[in-house]
Amino acid sequence: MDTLKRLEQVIAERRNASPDESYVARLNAEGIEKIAQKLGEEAIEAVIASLSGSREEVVTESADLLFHLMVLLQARRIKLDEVLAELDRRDGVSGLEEKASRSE
Ligand SMILES: N=c1c2ncn([C@@H]3O[C@H](COP(=O)(O)OP(=O)(O)OP(=O)(O)O)[C@@H](O)[C@H]3O)c2ncn1[C@@H]1O[C@H](COP(=O)(O)O)[C@@H](O)[C@H]1O
Repeated sequence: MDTLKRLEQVIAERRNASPDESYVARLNAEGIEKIAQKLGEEAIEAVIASLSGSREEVVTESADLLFHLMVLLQARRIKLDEVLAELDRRDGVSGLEEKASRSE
């Protein structure tokens, strides 16, 4: 988790850099629609890799996906801690039970 925390910090530092020098700054300059589009593309690439790619491809596409999710969260001013807290809140609640409670 230290890695994601470090990445959150780096993304925060880079978002106002020059778009000519920083991919994070370029994405932010292009706006939330572009960031969301990239996240969607990376998700599809991760899915394709999981179905037909090598183990290494699944790892690299997963890293791209996590990175772009972190850029999106930052653009929406959502802290990683907030997402982690939501996961912690779900700890011990079976996904199947939660789904069943929604359909009651
Ligand atoms: N972890 C990453 C990271 N992972 C992936 N990428 C970039 O994400 C992009 C992924 O785009 P694609 O694979 O779709 O390839 P593409 O064809 O270049 O993209 P498009 O032209 O279609 O937009 C590539 O340019 C990758 O280099 C990343 N860019 C930056 N980081 C981190 O962010 C930090 C700051 O980066 P800069 O803002 O560029 O300084 C870096 O030090 C890293 O720690």
